[in-house]
Amino acid sequence: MSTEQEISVLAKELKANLRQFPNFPSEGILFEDFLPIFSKPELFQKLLKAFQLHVGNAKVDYVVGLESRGFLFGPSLALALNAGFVPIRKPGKLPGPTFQVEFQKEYGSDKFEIQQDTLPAGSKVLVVDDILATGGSAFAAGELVKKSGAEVIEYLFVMELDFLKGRDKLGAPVFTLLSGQDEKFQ
Ligand SMILES: O=P(O)(O)OC[C@H]1O[C@H](OP(=O)(O)OP(=O)(O)O)[C@H](O)[C@@H]1O
Ligand SMILES: Nc1ncnc2[nH]cnc12
Ligand SMILES: [Mg+2]
Repeated sequence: MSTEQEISVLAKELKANLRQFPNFPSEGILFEDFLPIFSKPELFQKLLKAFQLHVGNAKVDYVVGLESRGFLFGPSLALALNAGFVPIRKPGKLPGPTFQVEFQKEYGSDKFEIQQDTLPAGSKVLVVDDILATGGSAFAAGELVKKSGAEVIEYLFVMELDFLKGRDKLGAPVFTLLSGQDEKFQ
């Protein structure tokens, strides 16, 4: 079996364990709930395995995870890749000097922060999160990595809302493990 085939077998099983909630958290959103993956260790292992297979032998110094859902598997993936883990958090949560970026979400704006002394200049970073929607969060994360003097080598997501075209905002390759939503939920 090729690596791609192996990933696709794992992805199929993971996908079968997701749940969807129409009109959550607001009307017109089909919410993808990936929490069931973490309630079963064999599924969590498969999630990590699939990302590990995708990353292969690429040199990764740090996995950068986005609060909140990127924290659910970012540190485990970092450990599996023998890389460090660095969090990007919502504002006012991180002590010491931080870099901050404001970004647009589907409705309104938000801020993300990273501690200034955590990513060494020139280090190779994977940015990970559960869902790529508008791309606002991931774009902001990329800006924070750049401000740190490090480099995003790839963005990894469990799923993508394709119709929002978030990947077009991002300046590095984007990998999504599971097929997502092609069109807006009515
Ligand atoms: O591509 P975007 O339009 O930026 O949206 C994607 C982000 O939205 C959700 O996070 P959210 O901040 O809503 O909640 P969380 O704290 O549960 O992760 C999701 O987990 C992604 O991080
Ligand atoms: N449809 C969706 N499901 C889960 N998380 C999301 N974050 C943004 N859009 C989402
Ligand atoms: Mg999130």
